[in-house]
Amino acid sequence: MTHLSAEALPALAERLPVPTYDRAGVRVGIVHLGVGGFHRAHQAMYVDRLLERGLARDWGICGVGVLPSDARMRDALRAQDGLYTLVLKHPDGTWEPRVVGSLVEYLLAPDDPAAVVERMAEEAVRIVSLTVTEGGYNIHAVTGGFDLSNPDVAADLEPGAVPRTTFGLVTAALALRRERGVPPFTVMSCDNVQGNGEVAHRAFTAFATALDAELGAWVEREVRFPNSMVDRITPQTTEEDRAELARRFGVEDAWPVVCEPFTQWVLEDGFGAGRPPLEEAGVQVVADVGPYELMKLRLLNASHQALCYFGHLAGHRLVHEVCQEPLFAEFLLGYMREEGEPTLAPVPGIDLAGYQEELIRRFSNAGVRDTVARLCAESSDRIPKWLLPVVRHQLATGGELRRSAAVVASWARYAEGVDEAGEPIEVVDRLRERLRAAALRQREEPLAFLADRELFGDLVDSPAFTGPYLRALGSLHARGARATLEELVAQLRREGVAR
Ligand SMILES: NC(=O)c1ccc[n+]([C@@H]2O[C@H](COP(=O)([O-])OP(=O)(O)OC[C@H]3O[C@@H](n4cnc5c(N)ncnc54)[C@H](O)[C@@H]3O)[C@@H](O)[C@H]2O)c1
Ligand SMILES: O=P(O)(O)OC[C@@H](O)[C@@H](O)[C@H](O)[C@H](O)CO
Repeated sequence: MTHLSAEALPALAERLPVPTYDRAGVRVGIVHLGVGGFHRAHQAMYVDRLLERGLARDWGICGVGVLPSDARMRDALRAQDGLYTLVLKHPDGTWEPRVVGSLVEYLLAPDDPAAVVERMAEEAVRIVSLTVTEGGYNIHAVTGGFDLSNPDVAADLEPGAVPRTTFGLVTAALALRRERGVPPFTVMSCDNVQGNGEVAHRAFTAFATALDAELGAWVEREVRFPNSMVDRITPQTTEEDRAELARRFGVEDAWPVVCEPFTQWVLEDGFGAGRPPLEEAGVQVVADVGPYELMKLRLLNASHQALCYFGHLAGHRLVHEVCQEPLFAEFLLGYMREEGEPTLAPVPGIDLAGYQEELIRRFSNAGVRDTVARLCAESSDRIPKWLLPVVRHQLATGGELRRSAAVVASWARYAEGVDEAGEPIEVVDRLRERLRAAALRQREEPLAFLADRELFGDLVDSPAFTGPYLRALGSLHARGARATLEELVAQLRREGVAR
Protein backbone atom coordinates (compact mmCIF):
# COMPACT_ATOMS: atom_id res chain seq x y z
CA MET A 1 0.00 0.00 0.00
CA THR A 2 1.42 3.40 -0.95
CA HIS A 3 0.33 6.68 0.58
CA LEU A 4 -0.22 9.22 -2.20
CA SER A 5 2.42 11.99 -2.19
CA ALA A 6 4.83 13.67 -4.58
CA GLU A 7 7.60 11.44 -3.31
CA ALA A 8 5.62 8.29 -4.03
CA LEU A 9 4.86 9.11 -7.67
CA PRO A 10 7.70 7.04 -9.20
CA ALA A 11 6.56 3.97 -7.29
CA LEU A 12 2.90 4.58 -8.10
CA ALA A 13 3.70 5.05 -11.79
CA GLU A 14 4.05 1.28 -12.04
CA ARG A 15 0.39 0.82 -11.06
CA LEU A 16 -1.50 3.74 -12.63
CA PRO A 17 -0.90 6.86 -14.75
CA VAL A 18 0.61 9.74 -12.74
CA PRO A 19 1.83 13.24 -13.71
CA THR A 20 5.07 13.06 -15.65
CA TYR A 21 5.59 16.85 -15.72
CA ASP A 22 7.68 18.79 -13.23
CA ARG A 23 5.08 20.05 -10.76
CA ALA A 24 7.62 22.21 -8.94
CA GLY A 25 8.03 24.23 -12.12
CA VAL A 26 4.29 24.90 -12.55
CA ARG A 27 3.25 28.48 -11.69
CA VAL A 28 -0.19 29.34 -10.31
CA GLY A 29 -2.28 31.16 -12.95
CA ILE A 30 -5.76 30.08 -11.78
CA VAL A 31 -7.28 30.41 -8.34
CA HIS A 32 -10.33 28.19 -7.91
CA LEU A 33 -12.96 28.72 -5.20
CA GLY A 34 -15.01 25.69 -4.17
CA VAL A 35 -12.73 22.68 -4.65
CA GLY A 36 -15.22 19.83 -4.36
CA GLY A 37 -15.62 16.64 -6.33
CA PHE A 38 -16.70 18.32 -9.54
CA HIS A 39 -13.82 20.78 -9.94
CA ARG A 40 -11.38 17.93 -9.40
CA ALA A 41 -13.17 15.70 -11.95
CA HIS A 42 -13.46 18.44 -14.56
CA GLN A 43 -11.47 21.70 -14.76
CA ALA A 44 -8.47 20.39 -12.83
CA MET A 45 -8.45 17.31 -15.07
CA TYR A 46 -8.43 19.46 -18.26
CA VAL A 47 -5.54 21.57 -16.91
CA ASP A 48 -3.70 18.38 -15.93
CA ARG A 49 -4.09 17.15 -19.54
CA LEU A 50 -2.51 20.39 -20.78
CA LEU A 51 0.31 20.20 -18.24
CA GLU A 52 1.05 16.69 -19.41
CA ARG A 53 1.57 18.10 -22.92
CA GLY A 54 3.68 21.04 -21.72
CA LEU A 55 0.93 23.53 -22.61
CA ALA A 56 0.03 25.11 -19.26
CA ARG A 57 3.12 25.74 -17.15
CA ASP A 58 1.74 29.16 -16.14
CA TRP A 59 -1.76 27.83 -15.43
CA GLY A 60 -1.38 25.72 -12.31
CA ILE A 61 -4.31 25.89 -9.91
CA CYS A 62 -4.40 27.21 -6.36
CA GLY A 63 -7.55 25.79 -4.74
CA VAL A 64 -9.38 27.85 -2.15
CA GLY A 65 -11.93 26.69 0.40
CA VAL A 66 -14.32 29.49 1.34
CA LEU A 67 -16.32 27.70 4.01
CA PRO A 68 -14.90 26.47 7.34
CA SER A 69 -16.21 22.99 6.42
CA ASP A 70 -13.57 22.86 3.67
CA ALA A 71 -10.94 22.19 6.37
CA ARG A 72 -11.33 18.49 5.52
CA MET A 73 -10.31 19.12 1.92
CA ARG A 74 -7.37 21.27 3.12
CA ASP A 75 -6.11 18.46 5.34
CA ALA A 76 -6.59 15.76 2.72
CA LEU A 77 -4.85 17.67 -0.05
CA ARG A 78 -2.00 19.05 2.02
CA ALA A 79 -1.14 15.60 3.33
CA GLN A 80 -0.64 14.41 -0.25
CA ASP A 81 0.98 17.49 -1.84
CA GLY A 82 -2.23 18.51 -3.63
CA LEU A 83 -2.32 15.19 -5.53
CA TYR A 84 -5.44 13.07 -5.79
CA THR A 85 -6.69 10.14 -7.81
CA LEU A 86 -9.44 10.62 -10.37
CA VAL A 87 -11.27 7.40 -11.19
CA LEU A 88 -13.49 7.05 -14.26
CA LYS A 89 -16.03 4.32 -13.60
CA HIS A 90 -17.14 2.37 -16.66
CA PRO A 91 -20.48 0.54 -16.93
CA ASP A 92 -18.75 -2.87 -17.03
CA GLY A 93 -17.17 -2.24 -13.62
CA THR A 94 -13.76 -1.25 -14.99
CA TRP A 95 -11.97 1.55 -13.14
CA GLU A 96 -9.74 3.95 -15.07
CA PRO A 97 -7.60 5.85 -12.57
CA ARG A 98 -5.11 8.70 -12.92
CA VAL A 99 -3.28 10.79 -10.36
CA VAL A 100 -3.99 14.46 -11.15
CA GLY A 101 -1.28 17.05 -10.44
CA SER A 102 -2.72 20.41 -11.52
CA LEU A 103 -3.74 21.54 -8.02
CA VAL A 104 -0.38 22.82 -6.88
CA GLU A 105 -1.55 24.75 -3.80
CA TYR A 106 -4.55 24.88 -1.46
CA LEU A 107 -5.59 27.68 0.89
CA LEU A 108 -8.47 27.69 3.34
CA ALA A 109 -9.85 31.23 3.48
CA PRO A 110 -11.01 31.13 7.14
CA ASP A 111 -7.40 30.26 8.14
CA ASP A 112 -5.99 33.42 6.57
CA PRO A 113 -8.33 35.50 4.38
CA ALA A 114 -5.61 38.07 3.66
CA ALA A 115 -3.35 35.37 2.16
CA VAL A 116 -6.17 34.31 -0.18
CA VAL A 117 -6.79 37.91 -1.25
CA GLU A 118 -3.05 38.46 -1.84
CA ARG A 119 -2.82 35.28 -3.90
CA MET A 120 -5.64 36.45 -6.17
CA ALA A 121 -4.11 39.92 -6.40
CA GLU A 122 -0.84 38.59 -7.86
CA GLU A 123 -0.38 39.55 -11.47
CA ALA A 124 0.43 35.95 -12.49
CA VAL A 125 -3.13 34.95 -11.53
CA ARG A 126 -5.26 35.64 -14.55
CA ILE A 127 -8.36 33.54 -13.90
CA VAL A 128 -10.44 33.10 -10.75
CA SER A 129 -12.84 30.23 -11.30
CA LEU A 130 -15.79 29.09 -9.21
CA THR A 131 -17.86 26.03 -8.37
CA VAL A 132 -19.76 27.30 -5.36
CA THR A 133 -23.15 25.66 -6.17
CA GLU A 134 -26.31 27.17 -7.63
CA GLY A 135 -27.14 28.88 -4.33
CA GLY A 136 -23.64 30.36 -4.09
CA TYR A 137 -24.43 33.40 -6.26
CA ASN A 138 -26.78 34.89 -3.67
CA ILE A 139 -29.43 35.86 -6.20
CA HIS A 140 -32.83 36.61 -4.69
CA ALA A 141 -35.42 34.16 -6.01
CA VAL A 142 -38.12 36.78 -6.51
CA THR A 143 -36.31 39.98 -7.44
CA GLY A 144 -33.55 38.25 -9.44
CA GLY A 145 -31.17 40.79 -7.89
CA PHE A 146 -28.16 40.26 -5.62
CA ASP A 147 -29.40 39.73 -2.05
CA LEU A 148 -27.69 42.41 0.05
CA SER A 149 -29.70 41.33 3.11
CA ASN A 150 -27.84 37.99 3.36
CA PRO A 151 -26.14 38.32 6.79
CA ASP A 152 -22.74 37.01 5.60
CA VAL A 153 -22.77 39.41 2.66
CA ALA A 154 -23.89 42.28 4.90
CA ALA A 155 -21.02 41.49 7.29
CA ASP A 156 -18.53 41.58 4.38
CA LEU A 157 -19.86 45.02 3.43
CA GLU A 158 -19.14 46.54 6.86
CA PRO A 159 -16.27 49.06 6.74
CA GLY A 160 -12.97 47.34 7.53
CA ALA A 161 -14.54 43.85 7.47
CA VAL A 162 -12.29 40.82 7.07
CA PRO A 163 -13.85 39.12 4.02
CA ARG A 164 -15.37 35.70 4.45
CA THR A 165 -17.69 35.23 1.49
CA THR A 166 -16.77 34.51 -2.13
CA PHE A 167 -17.86 38.06 -2.95
CA GLY A 168 -15.83 39.69 -0.18
CA LEU A 169 -12.67 37.75 -1.03
CA VAL A 170 -12.78 38.17 -4.81
CA THR A 171 -13.77 41.84 -4.63
CA ALA A 172 -10.99 42.64 -2.14
CA ALA A 173 -8.49 41.10 -4.59
CA LEU A 174 -9.94 43.06 -7.52
CA ALA A 175 -9.73 46.28 -5.48
CA LEU A 176 -6.07 45.59 -4.70
CA ARG A 177 -5.28 44.97 -8.36
CA ARG A 178 -7.01 48.20 -9.34
CA GLU A 179 -5.07 50.10 -6.68
CA ARG A 180 -1.79 48.59 -7.89
CA GLY A 181 -2.50 49.11 -11.58
CA VAL A 182 -2.64 45.36 -12.24
CA PRO A 183 -5.25 44.33 -14.85
CA PRO A 184 -8.15 42.31 -13.42
CA PHE A 185 -8.41 38.55 -13.66
CA THR A 186 -11.27 36.90 -15.50
CA VAL A 187 -13.99 35.41 -13.28
CA MET A 188 -15.03 32.04 -14.72
CA SER A 189 -18.10 30.41 -13.21
CA CYS A 190 -18.37 26.65 -13.73
CA ASP A 191 -21.64 26.15 -11.88
CA ASN A 192 -24.87 24.70 -13.28
CA VAL A 193 -26.55 28.06 -13.53
CA GLN A 194 -28.16 29.38 -16.69
CA GLY A 195 -26.00 32.26 -17.96
CA ASN A 196 -23.49 31.48 -15.21
CA GLY A 197 -21.10 34.18 -16.43
CA GLU A 198 -23.85 36.80 -16.58
CA VAL A 199 -25.13 35.81 -13.16
CA ALA A 200 -21.62 36.06 -11.72
CA HIS A 201 -21.19 39.43 -13.44
CA ARG A 202 -24.40 40.70 -11.85
CA ALA A 203 -23.51 39.37 -8.42
CA PHE A 204 -19.91 40.64 -8.26
CA THR A 205 -20.78 44.03 -9.75
CA ALA A 206 -23.61 44.48 -7.25
CA PHE A 207 -21.38 43.55 -4.33
CA ALA A 208 -18.53 45.82 -5.46
CA THR A 209 -20.97 48.69 -6.05
CA ALA A 210 -22.42 48.31 -2.57
CA LEU A 211 -18.85 48.52 -1.25
CA ASP A 212 -17.73 51.45 -3.36
CA ALA A 213 -19.57 52.84 -6.38
CA GLU A 214 -16.37 53.57 -8.33
CA LEU A 215 -15.03 50.10 -7.74
CA GLY A 216 -18.38 48.73 -8.90
CA ALA A 217 -18.19 50.74 -12.12
CA TRP A 218 -14.63 49.44 -12.69
CA VAL A 219 -15.70 45.82 -12.14
CA GLU A 220 -18.66 46.30 -14.46
CA ARG A 221 -16.42 47.77 -17.15
CA GLU A 222 -13.17 45.85 -16.82
CA VAL A 223 -13.81 42.35 -15.52
CA ARG A 224 -14.80 39.59 -17.95
CA PHE A 225 -17.20 36.80 -16.94
CA PRO A 226 -17.43 34.15 -19.70
CA ASN A 227 -20.40 31.77 -19.71
CA SER A 228 -19.79 28.05 -19.71
CA MET A 229 -21.60 24.73 -19.89
CA VAL A 230 -19.99 22.04 -17.79
CA ASP A 231 -20.92 18.38 -17.64
CA ARG A 232 -19.63 15.31 -15.87
CA ILE A 233 -21.66 13.33 -13.35
CA THR A 234 -19.56 13.32 -10.20
CA PRO A 235 -21.11 11.64 -7.16
CA GLN A 236 -19.76 12.14 -3.68
CA THR A 237 -16.80 9.92 -2.88
CA THR A 238 -17.66 7.13 -0.43
CA GLU A 239 -15.60 5.12 2.04
CA GLU A 240 -16.09 2.12 -0.27
CA ASP A 241 -14.51 4.09 -3.12
CA ARG A 242 -11.45 4.80 -0.99
CA ALA A 243 -11.17 1.19 0.10
CA GLU A 244 -11.68 -0.11 -3.44
CA LEU A 245 -8.97 2.21 -4.80
CA ALA A 246 -6.58 0.83 -2.21
CA ARG A 247 -7.61 -2.74 -3.01
CA ARG A 248 -7.39 -2.44 -6.82
CA PHE A 249 -4.34 -0.18 -7.16
CA GLY A 250 -2.61 -0.11 -3.77
CA VAL A 251 -3.11 3.66 -3.46
CA GLU A 252 -3.94 5.18 -0.12
CA ASP A 253 -5.73 8.43 -1.02
CA ALA A 254 -7.59 10.43 1.65
CA TRP A 255 -10.05 11.86 -0.87
CA PRO A 256 -10.10 10.44 -4.40
CA VAL A 257 -12.73 11.56 -6.91
CA VAL A 258 -14.94 9.15 -8.83
CA CYS A 259 -17.02 10.05 -11.88
CA GLU A 260 -18.48 8.86 -15.16
CA PRO A 261 -16.25 8.59 -18.27
CA PHE A 262 -18.26 11.24 -20.16
CA THR A 263 -17.07 14.83 -19.91
CA GLN A 264 -18.01 18.04 -21.70
CA TRP A 265 -17.04 21.70 -21.32
CA VAL A 266 -18.35 24.37 -23.67
CA LEU A 267 -16.82 27.75 -22.99
CA GLU A 268 -17.19 31.29 -24.29
CA ASP A 269 -13.94 32.88 -25.36
CA GLY A 270 -14.25 35.96 -23.15
CA PHE A 271 -11.01 36.20 -21.15
CA GLY A 272 -9.50 39.60 -20.42
CA ALA A 273 -6.06 38.42 -19.38
CA GLY A 274 -5.46 35.28 -21.42
CA ARG A 275 -6.37 31.65 -20.82
CA PRO A 276 -4.80 28.23 -21.21
CA PRO A 277 -5.24 26.62 -24.66
CA LEU A 278 -8.15 24.58 -23.34
CA GLU A 279 -9.31 23.52 -26.82
CA GLU A 280 -6.14 21.41 -26.94
CA ALA A 281 -7.55 19.42 -24.03
CA GLY A 282 -10.98 18.83 -25.58
CA VAL A 283 -12.88 21.95 -24.47
CA GLN A 284 -15.29 23.37 -27.08
CA VAL A 285 -14.58 27.10 -27.26
CA VAL A 286 -17.57 28.84 -28.87
CA ALA A 287 -18.96 32.34 -29.39
CA ASP A 288 -22.29 31.60 -27.69
CA VAL A 289 -22.72 28.99 -24.98
CA GLY A 290 -26.45 29.73 -24.57
CA PRO A 291 -27.94 26.87 -26.63
CA TYR A 292 -25.59 24.25 -25.09
CA GLU A 293 -26.28 25.47 -21.61
CA LEU A 294 -30.07 25.36 -22.00
CA MET A 295 -29.83 21.90 -23.56
CA LYS A 296 -27.87 20.59 -20.60
CA LEU A 297 -29.89 22.24 -17.85
CA ARG A 298 -33.31 21.39 -19.32
CA LEU A 299 -32.50 17.87 -20.48
CA LEU A 300 -29.85 16.54 -18.08
CA ASN A 301 -30.35 18.52 -14.87
CA ALA A 302 -34.14 18.76 -15.12
CA SER A 303 -34.26 14.99 -15.84
CA HIS A 304 -32.23 14.41 -12.70
CA GLN A 305 -35.01 16.15 -10.80
CA ALA A 306 -37.62 14.23 -12.81
CA LEU A 307 -36.19 10.93 -11.66
CA CYS A 308 -35.12 11.61 -8.09
CA TYR A 309 -38.36 12.19 -6.12
CA PHE A 310 -40.35 9.52 -7.97
CA GLY A 311 -37.29 7.26 -7.70
CA HIS A 312 -36.93 7.75 -3.96
CA LEU A 313 -40.65 7.28 -3.31
CA ALA A 314 -40.59 4.11 -5.43
CA GLY A 315 -37.87 2.74 -3.15
CA HIS A 316 -34.70 3.40 -5.16
CA ARG A 317 -31.56 4.87 -3.64
CA LEU A 318 -29.20 4.67 -6.64
CA VAL A 319 -29.70 6.56 -9.89
CA HIS A 320 -28.83 3.68 -12.21
CA GLU A 321 -31.47 1.47 -10.58
CA VAL A 322 -34.10 4.08 -11.39
CA CYS A 323 -33.02 4.50 -15.00
CA GLN A 324 -32.61 0.82 -15.71
CA GLU A 325 -36.36 0.45 -15.08
CA PRO A 326 -38.13 0.77 -18.45
CA LEU A 327 -40.99 2.69 -16.81
CA PHE A 328 -38.66 5.47 -15.64
CA ALA A 329 -36.65 5.49 -18.88
CA GLU A 330 -39.88 5.95 -20.88
CA PHE A 331 -41.03 8.73 -18.55
CA LEU A 332 -37.69 10.57 -18.80
CA LEU A 333 -37.39 10.22 -22.56
CA GLY A 334 -40.98 11.47 -22.87
CA TYR A 335 -40.20 14.47 -20.66
CA MET A 336 -37.09 15.29 -22.69
CA ARG A 337 -38.66 14.83 -26.12
CA GLU A 338 -42.05 16.43 -25.54
CA GLU A 339 -41.47 18.99 -22.80
CA GLY A 340 -37.77 19.89 -22.53
CA GLU A 341 -36.74 19.81 -26.18
CA PRO A 342 -39.51 22.12 -27.51
CA THR A 343 -38.10 24.89 -25.29
CA LEU A 344 -34.66 24.71 -26.95
CA ALA A 345 -33.20 26.48 -29.93
CA PRO A 346 -31.20 24.28 -32.32
CA VAL A 347 -27.85 23.39 -30.77
CA PRO A 348 -24.95 23.58 -33.25
CA GLY A 349 -23.52 20.16 -34.02
CA ILE A 350 -25.82 18.26 -31.64
CA ASP A 351 -28.38 15.60 -32.54
CA LEU A 352 -30.86 16.12 -29.71
CA ALA A 353 -32.48 12.69 -30.02
CA GLY A 354 -29.06 11.06 -29.75
CA TYR A 355 -28.16 13.33 -26.80
CA GLN A 356 -31.30 12.22 -24.94
CA GLU A 357 -30.65 8.54 -25.52
CA GLU A 358 -27.09 9.00 -24.37
CA LEU A 359 -28.36 10.64 -21.18
CA ILE A 360 -30.41 7.55 -20.35
CA ARG A 361 -27.30 5.41 -20.94
CA ARG A 362 -25.20 7.71 -18.74
CA PHE A 363 -27.78 7.68 -15.95
CA SER A 364 -27.95 3.88 -16.22
CA ASN A 365 -24.19 3.39 -15.69
CA ALA A 366 -24.14 0.98 -12.73
CA GLY A 367 -20.45 1.63 -12.15
CA VAL A 368 -21.01 5.25 -11.14
CA ARG A 369 -23.37 4.55 -8.23
CA ASP A 370 -24.66 8.12 -8.13
CA THR A 371 -27.22 8.54 -5.38
CA VAL A 372 -30.82 9.66 -5.60
CA ALA A 373 -30.19 11.61 -2.38
CA ARG A 374 -27.53 13.80 -4.06
CA LEU A 375 -30.05 14.75 -6.72
CA CYS A 376 -32.80 15.46 -4.17
CA ALA A 377 -30.62 17.88 -2.16
CA GLU A 378 -31.21 21.64 -2.34
CA SER A 379 -34.20 21.18 -4.64
CA SER A 380 -35.39 24.71 -3.90
CA ASP A 381 -32.28 25.96 -5.73
CA ARG A 382 -32.71 23.53 -8.61
CA ILE A 383 -36.39 23.12 -9.56
CA PRO A 384 -36.97 26.88 -10.05
CA LYS A 385 -33.85 27.17 -12.21
CA TRP A 386 -34.03 24.00 -14.26
CA LEU A 387 -37.62 22.76 -14.53
CA LEU A 388 -39.90 25.78 -14.04
CA PRO A 389 -38.55 27.60 -17.12
CA VAL A 390 -39.69 24.57 -19.13
CA VAL A 391 -43.16 24.75 -17.54
CA ARG A 392 -43.44 28.49 -18.26
CA HIS A 393 -42.37 28.02 -21.87
CA GLN A 394 -44.88 25.21 -22.38
CA LEU A 395 -47.65 27.24 -20.74
CA ALA A 396 -46.90 30.20 -22.97
CA THR A 397 -46.95 28.09 -26.13
CA GLY A 398 -49.75 25.71 -25.15
CA GLY A 399 -47.28 22.82 -25.16
CA GLU A 400 -47.32 19.50 -23.29
CA LEU A 401 -46.47 19.80 -19.58
CA ARG A 402 -48.07 16.87 -17.77
CA ARG A 403 -44.78 15.16 -16.97
CA SER A 404 -43.24 18.39 -15.63
CA ALA A 405 -46.34 19.01 -13.51
CA ALA A 406 -46.06 15.46 -12.13
CA VAL A 407 -42.40 16.08 -11.26
CA VAL A 408 -43.27 19.21 -9.29
CA ALA A 409 -46.00 17.20 -7.54
CA SER A 410 -43.48 14.45 -6.75
CA TRP A 411 -41.24 17.07 -5.12
CA ALA A 412 -44.22 18.34 -3.10
CA ARG A 413 -44.93 14.76 -1.95
CA TYR A 414 -41.25 14.10 -1.15
CA ALA A 415 -41.02 17.36 0.85
CA GLU A 416 -43.59 15.96 3.32
CA GLY A 417 -40.57 14.15 4.78
CA VAL A 418 -42.22 10.71 5.15
CA ASP A 419 -42.11 8.00 2.50
CA GLU A 420 -44.85 5.60 1.39
CA ALA A 421 -43.88 3.06 4.05
CA GLY A 422 -44.12 5.73 6.76
CA GLU A 423 -40.32 5.98 7.07
CA PRO A 424 -38.76 9.45 7.50
CA ILE A 425 -37.10 11.05 4.48
CA GLU A 426 -33.98 13.03 5.25
CA VAL A 427 -34.71 16.16 3.24
CA VAL A 428 -31.59 18.29 2.66
CA ASP A 429 -32.61 21.80 1.71
CA ARG A 430 -31.92 25.22 3.18
CA LEU A 431 -35.72 25.79 3.06
CA ARG A 432 -36.53 22.39 4.55
CA GLU A 433 -38.79 23.55 7.38
CA ARG A 434 -40.77 25.98 5.26
CA LEU A 435 -41.20 23.36 2.52
CA ARG A 436 -42.22 20.69 4.97
CA ALA A 437 -44.82 22.88 6.68
CA ALA A 438 -46.42 23.70 3.32
CA ALA A 439 -46.20 20.09 2.08
CA LEU A 440 -47.88 18.76 5.21
CA ARG A 441 -50.80 21.15 4.76
CA GLN A 442 -51.45 19.95 1.23
CA ARG A 443 -53.49 16.91 2.28
CA GLU A 444 -56.25 19.37 3.25
CA GLU A 445 -55.23 22.29 1.08
CA PRO A 446 -53.86 20.71 -2.12
CA LEU A 447 -52.28 23.88 -3.52
CA ALA A 448 -50.45 24.78 -0.27
CA PHE A 449 -46.98 23.80 -1.60
CA LEU A 450 -47.44 25.51 -4.95
CA ALA A 451 -48.67 28.69 -3.25
CA ASP A 452 -45.08 29.63 -2.30
CA ARG A 453 -44.68 32.49 -4.77
CA GLU A 454 -41.00 32.95 -3.96
CA LEU A 455 -40.38 29.55 -5.52
CA PHE A 456 -43.17 29.13 -8.02
CA GLY A 457 -44.13 32.69 -8.98
CA ASP A 458 -47.72 32.75 -10.24
CA LEU A 459 -47.98 29.11 -11.38
CA VAL A 460 -50.61 28.57 -8.71
CA ASP A 461 -52.90 30.91 -10.67
CA SER A 462 -52.60 28.91 -13.87
CA PRO A 463 -55.30 26.23 -14.29
CA ALA A 464 -53.39 24.73 -17.23
CA PHE A 465 -50.68 23.86 -14.73
CA THR A 466 -52.64 23.29 -11.52
CA GLY A 467 -54.94 20.80 -13.31
CA PRO A 468 -52.25 18.19 -14.11
CA TYR A 469 -50.34 19.08 -10.92
CA LEU A 470 -53.33 18.33 -8.70
CA ARG A 471 -54.15 15.12 -10.58
CA ALA A 472 -50.58 13.89 -10.05
CA LEU A 473 -50.50 14.94 -6.40
CA GLY A 474 -53.87 13.31 -5.71
CA SER A 475 -52.66 10.11 -7.34
CA LEU A 476 -49.36 10.20 -5.40
CA HIS A 477 -51.37 10.40 -2.17
CA ALA A 478 -53.96 7.82 -3.15
CA ARG A 479 -51.95 5.27 -5.12
CA GLY A 480 -48.26 6.03 -4.60
CA ALA A 481 -45.39 6.97 -6.88
CA ARG A 482 -45.08 3.86 -9.01
CA ALA A 483 -48.79 3.61 -9.83
CA THR A 484 -48.93 7.34 -10.59
CA LEU A 485 -46.07 7.03 -13.03
CA GLU A 486 -47.47 3.86 -14.62
CA GLU A 487 -50.83 5.49 -15.18
CA LEU A 488 -49.37 8.69 -16.63
CA VAL A 489 -46.95 6.85 -18.89
CA ALA A 490 -49.68 4.52 -20.13
CA GLN A 491 -52.04 7.42 -20.83
CA LEU A 492 -49.40 9.40 -22.72
CA ARG A 493 -48.42 6.29 -24.68
CA ARG A 494 -52.07 5.70 -25.71
CA GLU A 495 -52.40 9.32 -26.82
CA GLY A 496 -49.09 9.10 -28.71
CA VAL A 497 -50.28 6.01 -30.56
CA ALA A 498 -53.63 7.65 -31.32
CA ARG A 499 -51.82 10.69 -32.76
N1 LIG B 1 -21.24 16.96 -9.11
C1 LIG B 1 -21.59 17.09 -10.37
O1 LIG B 1 -21.99 16.12 -11.03
C2 LIG B 1 -21.51 18.44 -11.05
C3 LIG B 1 -21.54 18.47 -12.44
C4 LIG B 1 -21.55 19.70 -13.11
C5 LIG B 1 -21.47 20.86 -12.37
N2 LIG B 1 -21.40 20.82 -11.02
C6 LIG B 1 -21.36 22.12 -10.31
O2 LIG B 1 -20.40 22.08 -9.28
C7 LIG B 1 -21.01 22.45 -8.05
C8 LIG B 1 -20.32 21.76 -6.91
O3 LIG B 1 -20.52 20.38 -7.04
P1 LIG B 1 -19.57 19.33 -6.33
O4 LIG B 1 -20.02 18.00 -6.78
O5 LIG B 1 -18.17 19.69 -6.47
O6 LIG B 1 -20.03 19.52 -4.80
P2 LIG B 1 -19.15 19.32 -3.49
O7 LIG B 1 -20.13 19.28 -2.39
O8 LIG B 1 -18.17 18.24 -3.67
O9 LIG B 1 -18.32 20.69 -3.40
C9 LIG B 1 -18.94 21.93 -3.29
C10 LIG B 1 -17.90 22.98 -2.92
O10 LIG B 1 -18.55 24.26 -2.97
C11 LIG B 1 -18.32 24.93 -1.74
N3 LIG B 1 -19.45 25.81 -1.46
C12 LIG B 1 -20.75 25.46 -1.26
N4 LIG B 1 -21.49 26.56 -1.04
C13 LIG B 1 -20.64 27.62 -1.08
C14 LIG B 1 -20.79 29.02 -0.92
N5 LIG B 1 -21.98 29.56 -0.66
N6 LIG B 1 -19.70 29.80 -1.04
C15 LIG B 1 -18.50 29.27 -1.30
N7 LIG B 1 -18.27 27.96 -1.45
C16 LIG B 1 -19.34 27.15 -1.35
C17 LIG B 1 -18.16 23.83 -0.72
O11 LIG B 1 -17.50 24.32 0.42
C18 LIG B 1 -17.34 22.83 -1.52
O12 LIG B 1 -15.99 23.18 -1.54
C19 LIG B 1 -22.48 22.09 -8.23
O13 LIG B 1 -23.34 22.78 -7.39
C20 LIG B 1 -22.70 22.41 -9.68
O14 LIG B 1 -23.04 23.78 -9.86
C21 LIG B 1 -21.43 19.63 -10.35
O1 LIG C 1 -24.53 19.44 -8.61
P1 LIG C 1 -25.77 20.22 -8.81
O2 LIG C 1 -26.25 20.89 -7.58
O3 LIG C 1 -25.64 21.23 -9.91
O4 LIG C 1 -26.95 19.25 -9.32
C1 LIG C 1 -27.06 17.88 -9.22
C2 LIG C 1 -26.88 17.14 -10.52
O5 LIG C 1 -27.98 17.28 -11.40
C3 LIG C 1 -25.65 17.61 -11.21
O6 LIG C 1 -24.58 17.62 -10.31
C4 LIG C 1 -25.27 16.72 -12.38
O7 LIG C 1 -24.75 15.52 -11.92
C5 LIG C 1 -24.29 17.42 -13.26
O8 LIG C 1 -24.78 18.66 -13.67
C6 LIG C 1 -23.83 16.59 -14.43
O9 LIG C 1 -22.94 17.33 -15.18
